[in-house]
Amino acid sequence: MTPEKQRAIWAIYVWCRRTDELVDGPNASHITPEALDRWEERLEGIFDGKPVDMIDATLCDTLSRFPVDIQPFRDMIDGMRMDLVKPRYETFDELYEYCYRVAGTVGLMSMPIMGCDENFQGDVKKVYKAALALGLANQLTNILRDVGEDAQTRNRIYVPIEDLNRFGITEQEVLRGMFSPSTGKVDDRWVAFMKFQIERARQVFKDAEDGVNCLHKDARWPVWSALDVYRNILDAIEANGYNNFNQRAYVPKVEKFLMLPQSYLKAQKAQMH
Ligand SMILES: CC(C)=CCC/C(C)=C/CC/C(C)=C/CC/C(C)=C/COP(=O)(O)OP(=O)(O)O
Repeated sequence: MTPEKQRAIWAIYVWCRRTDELVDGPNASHITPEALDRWEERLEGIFDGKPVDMIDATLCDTLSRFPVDIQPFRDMIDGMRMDLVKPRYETFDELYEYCYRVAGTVGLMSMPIMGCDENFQGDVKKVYKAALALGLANQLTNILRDVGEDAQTRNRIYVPIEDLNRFGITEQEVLRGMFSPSTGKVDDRWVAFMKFQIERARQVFKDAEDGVNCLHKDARWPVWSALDVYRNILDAIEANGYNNFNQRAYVPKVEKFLMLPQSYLKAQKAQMH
């Protein structure tokens, strides 16, 4: 992307990272809803051209150059509020709402920076939907990768409880980790459950794919790369035998680099309708 777009994406990234640090960082244990209210007031200030520090100012600069809307930023803070009070998600719809707020929003924030292809003639809503889907798919992947860590360190279960029940799995089993006493491997019910979840996440990545080549030419390669690399975490979970209780699935750096040419080729295909 052009240096101007790179700086704008960076400013959005840093605002999101700081927002995430409020609930996930070293001081997360004493974060209160009031602190999030103050963070939201500070956000309003940024959109009014009144930054508190230099990093806020980078976002002000971005707002002066691109038509960015405040709503996804507010929605992300709402996602953080949700995370403070909600340790379980009963249905996929509930989880969807959370994933929209903490990750789908990132797609919506980035769209006005990246822009559509100059020859794009369809409905721009379609591209926004795909952008939201990429955030969603990334978040679902993140949740599947971190099941053990979230359960053990934060008493959080993000996967829908109704899905667990359907596969005959209890919350307690997730919190303990599900290993078969005879083989030491992950329980068969968990494998079946994970196959279902991974399939659903892959479906959402497909929804996202539909929009990537509608983006402006200079944004396609970075977005394909991000999509391909993050989706590969799902393959890594499979390769770990679906053990996401005490193993962290990741894509090694060399593998990431080796994927770049393939992502580049996908970005060259014109696919605008
Ligand atoms: C597809 C189209 C049309 C546009 C692209 C729109 C974009 C840029 C979408 C990206 C959305 C995105 C990057 C969401 C973030 C989701 C997410 C799960 C972030 C995880 O952050 P960390 O928790 O730091 O992850 P790691 O732990 O893996 O570092």
